[in-house]
Amino acid sequence: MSQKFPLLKNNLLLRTLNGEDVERPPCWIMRQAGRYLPEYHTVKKDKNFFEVCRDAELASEITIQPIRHYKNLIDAAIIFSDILVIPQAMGMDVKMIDGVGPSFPNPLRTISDYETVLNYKVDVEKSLHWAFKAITLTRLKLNGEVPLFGFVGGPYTLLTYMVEGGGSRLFRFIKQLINEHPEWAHKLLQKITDVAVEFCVKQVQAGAQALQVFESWGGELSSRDFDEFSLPYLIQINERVKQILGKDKVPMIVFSKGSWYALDKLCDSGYDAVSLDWLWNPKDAVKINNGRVTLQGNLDPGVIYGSNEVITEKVKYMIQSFGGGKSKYIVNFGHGTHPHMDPEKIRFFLEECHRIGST
Ligand SMILES: Cc1c2[nH]c(c1CCC(=O)O)Cc1[nH]c(c(CCC(=O)O)c1C)Cc1[nH]c(c(CCC(=O)O)c1C)Cc1[nH]c(c(C)c1CCC(=O)O)C2
Repeated sequence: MSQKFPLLKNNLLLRTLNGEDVERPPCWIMRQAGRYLPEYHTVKKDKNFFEVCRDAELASEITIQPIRHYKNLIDAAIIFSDILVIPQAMGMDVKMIDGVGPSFPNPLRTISDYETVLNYKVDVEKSLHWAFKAITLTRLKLNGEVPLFGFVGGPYTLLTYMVEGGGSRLFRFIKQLINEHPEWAHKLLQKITDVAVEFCVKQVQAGAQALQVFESWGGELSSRDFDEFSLPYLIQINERVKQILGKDKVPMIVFSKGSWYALDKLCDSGYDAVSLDWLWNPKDAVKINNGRVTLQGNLDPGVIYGSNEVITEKVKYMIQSFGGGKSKYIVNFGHGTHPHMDPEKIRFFLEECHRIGST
């Protein structure tokens, strides 16, 4: 699809991802659209979460809400959707239950379940057409204010949801799968990767200007199992998406939560940026990275519950420890916002990032 979009007025994020020196670090927040914003509830009302994602008008409105709410403080939008739309496109039923989270009525538990998914003929264009429509509409409505992120879940994280049937504490079923039937795990991970690659490419063709891959359960793997069941697929996504897009390729960020042991490898994985959770002291991450990629992160979102003085002190430490924020650094949280957060505290956090990051 070749579509003329409004000229991008704020390209701070893209310049930073390109490794250029900048005037201050770009700022955005994982889960910046959502339940902590009163206007989110006004739009969502009692509608089902996935119903909202599939409605391009509603999804674009919710995507733009934080950009409007924090005018000139946020440097990127991220399309309102979910990582679990890939399992849906692979023929699985996924429900979002209020107060509980995602739930799969029929998780993958037997060889016959694996075969069903592997034989399922995925039509990304058809099953996710609403996502492309929402991206195109959002890009138009953003009017070049800030760039728009598309995203996908990491294959290991998606497979975890598909076999566990929802969130988990013990990860019993995925651990059983990778240890008892590693060959089936690899076949499923490869199929998810193929769908993720196509979904990423089509998001960019629909208007996404950057991509983030969320490997939210990466830290549940041992270092050795991460190398076998997560990293190769993350690398494939980055390589194949860029290869297919050629000269139209966009920058890509990888976020593998909890995978501290993998930072060195992630810096060599071909991604333009690596997003860090709050377990990292930025100084150690900067040392390991040694200038290879742009780093993103990593404030503990819990800091938002602190006083303004505490927020200021921790923002200052973060930005200074990442090297001052004038190159190869993007401000973010170490994970998403919480529904209980005070939007005014988040405003204060963003203002402080601008102030401290500009000096
Ligand atoms: C693991 C994961 C999911 N979804 C996502 C991840 C990866 C990031 C992470 O590790 O958090 C990614 C995601 N989910 C959502 C976005 C939208 C864009 C944004 O960051 O603003 C993004 C990027 C919206 C959402 N996705 C979800 C909500 C809450 C829906 C609601 O009830 O209104 C939102 C705004 C639902 C969701 N979706 C998922 C869970 C576990 C939940 C329940 C969480 C909860 O109840 O707090 C799966």
